[in-house]
Amino acid sequence: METLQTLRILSCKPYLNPAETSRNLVVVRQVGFGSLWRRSTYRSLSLRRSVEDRKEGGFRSSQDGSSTLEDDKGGLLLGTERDDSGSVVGFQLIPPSGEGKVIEIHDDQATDREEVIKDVEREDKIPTRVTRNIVFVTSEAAPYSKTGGLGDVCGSLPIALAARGHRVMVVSPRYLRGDPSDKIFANAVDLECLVKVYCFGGVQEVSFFHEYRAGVDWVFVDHPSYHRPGNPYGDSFGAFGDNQFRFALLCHAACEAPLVLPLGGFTYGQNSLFLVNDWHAGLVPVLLAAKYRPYGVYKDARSILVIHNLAHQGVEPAATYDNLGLPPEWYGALEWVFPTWARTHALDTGEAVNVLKGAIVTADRILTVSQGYSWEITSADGGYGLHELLSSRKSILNGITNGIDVTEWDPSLDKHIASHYTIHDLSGKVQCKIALQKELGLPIRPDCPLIGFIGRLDFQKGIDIILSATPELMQDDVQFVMLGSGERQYEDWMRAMESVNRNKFRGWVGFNVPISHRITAGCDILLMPSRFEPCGLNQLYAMRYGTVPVVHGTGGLRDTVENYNPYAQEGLGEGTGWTFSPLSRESMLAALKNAIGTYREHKSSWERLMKRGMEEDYTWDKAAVQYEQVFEWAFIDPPYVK
Ligand SMILES: Nc1ncnc2c1ncn2[C@@H]1O[C@H](COP(=O)(O)OP(=O)(O)O[C@H]2O[C@H](CO)[C@@H](O)[C@H](O)[C@H]2O)[C@@H](O)[C@H]1O
Repeated sequence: METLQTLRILSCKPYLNPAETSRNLVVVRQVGFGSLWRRSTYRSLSLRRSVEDRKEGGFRSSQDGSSTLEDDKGGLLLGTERDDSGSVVGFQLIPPSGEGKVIEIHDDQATDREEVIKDVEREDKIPTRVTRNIVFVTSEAAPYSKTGGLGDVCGSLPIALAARGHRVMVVSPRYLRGDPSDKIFANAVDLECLVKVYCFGGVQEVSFFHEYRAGVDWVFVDHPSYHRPGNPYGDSFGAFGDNQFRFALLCHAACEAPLVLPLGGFTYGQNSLFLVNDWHAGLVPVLLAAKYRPYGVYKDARSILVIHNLAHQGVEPAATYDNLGLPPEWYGALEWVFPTWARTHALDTGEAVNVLKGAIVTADRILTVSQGYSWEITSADGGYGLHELLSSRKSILNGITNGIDVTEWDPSLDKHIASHYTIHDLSGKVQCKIALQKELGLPIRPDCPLIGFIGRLDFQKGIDIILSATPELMQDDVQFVMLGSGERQYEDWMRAMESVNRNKFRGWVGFNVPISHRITAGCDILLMPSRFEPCGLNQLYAMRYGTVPVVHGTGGLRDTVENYNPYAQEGLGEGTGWTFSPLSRESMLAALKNAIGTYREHKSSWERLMKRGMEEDYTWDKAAVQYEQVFEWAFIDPPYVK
C-alpha cells in the first residue's frame, strides 16, 4: 500500500529569534514518517491569513493549540519551537510573501539514494528545506587552528550550511600557544559557563568561549591542556602524550554545549545533529549512546561521523579505557585487538582501545570526503584494519567531495599573491610566477616549467616517491618548489636537495599559509603523488588558480582531476590534469614528462587545460546540498544505538 507522506516547508525568511534576527527558520510540518524520500511536486502554499488575524496581532491560539502572532513585517508567527526540556529554541514564522513549498513523499518509492543526491543538486536553487541545529565537533577549524585540510573544511563548510538557513555551532579547543598567533581568539568572549566532566580519574572543569562570525557560533572549549606551544597535536618533540585526554575532554564538552550554552539567547537543544570529524571527535557518538540516551537525553539527536583520514584512529592501550568516562559495559564498542604481526613482543596481547572504531559502531551515519575514498576504506588496502567493520555499515556510508572556500582562494582577489588574474585575463599569473621565483631566490625564468608541492611531509603524501624521482627530474630544465613540514627525515632531505640544486630546487620547511597561496598561484604544475587521498584540497586550489595538477589516481584525486586527453573534442582536448597510476617513481615521472612537454610545446592546449580547471565549480554549495540529504536520511532512521 502506498502511503502519501506530506512534508510542508515554508521557505526561509527572517528568523524571529529576538537575539539573532539575521538567522533563518523554516517551518516544517510532517505528517507520518517515511523511510525513503522522493520529491515529486513543488507548489506554492497558499496561506490563510484572515483580516482579523492581521488586525489583532499578538499571540493567539490556533486549532492545534499552538500560538500564533503576526510579526511586524506582516508575516505570521505560528508559535514557538521547544526542545524536550521545554526551552524555547526558536519561533515558527510564515513569511509575509506567502512563498512556500509542499513536498510529497511516498515512503515505498525504491529511490536510488545517489539519484536523490543528483536530483537535489539539480534543484540547488531551491532554498533549504529543513533546517537543523548542527554541532560540528573538530580538533581544528580555520582560521583559528589549522594543520591541514580538516581545518579548512571545518572552517568553511559550517559557514556554507549556516548560509543555507541552518543553525550551526562549531566546537573546537581554544589552543593558546603563548605567542602573537593567540590574537586569533581575541573576539571570542568567555561565556562564563563552567562544566564539570567526569573522566580521567576525577572531575575536570572546562569553560567555553564564543564568537558569532559569518552566521556561525564558534565555540572554543577552554582547558589548561590546550594552552601550550606547538600545533594542536604536538610540537618539535613529537605528538603530545596526553592527546587522548585533551580530545576526550573536547568530546565531553561538545556533548554538553548544546544543552548548556544559551547562544543568542537559546540553547541548541536535544534535537541537535552532531557532525563528528575524525577520531578526535569520535567519542561523541559513543557518549550519546552510552551516557546520555539511557537517561532520556539526546533521544532525538543524531550523529554523523565524517572521516577525513582513516589512518589516524586514536588508538591507546586498553587500560586507558577506564579514563574515558564511559560505563564499563561499553568497552566492546572501542575494543581493538592488533593482529599478531603488529604486536611488539611475545607477551603483547595486542589489546587496545580505538576511538574511531567506537565512532564507527555508534554513529548514525558515516561520511567520507569523496565517493572514491568511501569505497576505498571498505577494501583491505584502504581500510587500515577497519574495512570489515566499515563494510558492515556500507548501507549508511556515503562520500561527498569537499568544496573549498572560494573567497579565501580566489586569484582575482587573493591578498597573498603578487598580481591578480582571472580566466579572462591570465596575464597576472606569470607575474605571480616571477614574484615567487624572486621571493625564493630562484633564477627568474618565466618560461621554465615551475612545479610545486604543498603538504604534510608524511607517508600519505608519497614524499618517498618524490624523493626517489627528484634526482632524475633535476636533470631536466625545470624548477621545483616544495612547502611542507612533518617527518624530520624529509625536512632534512629538502634542505639537502636545495643545497645541491641551488638554481632548480627550493624546500620551504614549515607551515606558512601566505606562501602556500603564492606557490599555488606562481607554479605551472602542482604535484600530488599521495599514496591515498580522502579528498585533497590542494589540487582544487591549484585548478582554481590555473595551475595544472599531476596526481596519483586515488581517492578524491581521481574523483576531482580529469585525466588529460589531447585528442578529444576534435583536438581541443579534454581534462584538467594528469592522473597517474600505479604509484611509482616511473609512472609519476612519465606523467610529469607529459605535462612538461605539453607546457613547452603546446601552449594553446596548455591554456585550455588551465581554463578548464578554472571553470570548475568548487563552491561548498554543491556539497552542502548533498550534506543536507544525508542529514535527512539520518533523521529518517531511528538512532542507530537507542
Ligand atoms: N606547510 C604548509 N604550509 C601551509 N599550508 C599547508 C602546508 N601543508 C599543508 N597545508 C595546507 O593544508 C591543507 C591540506 O589539505 P589536504 O586536503 O590536501 O590534506 P590533509 O591531508 O591535511 O587533509 C585531510 O582532510 C582533508 C579534508 O577533508 C582531505 O581533503 C584530505 O584528503 C585528508 O588527507 C591545504 O589547505 C594546504 O594548503
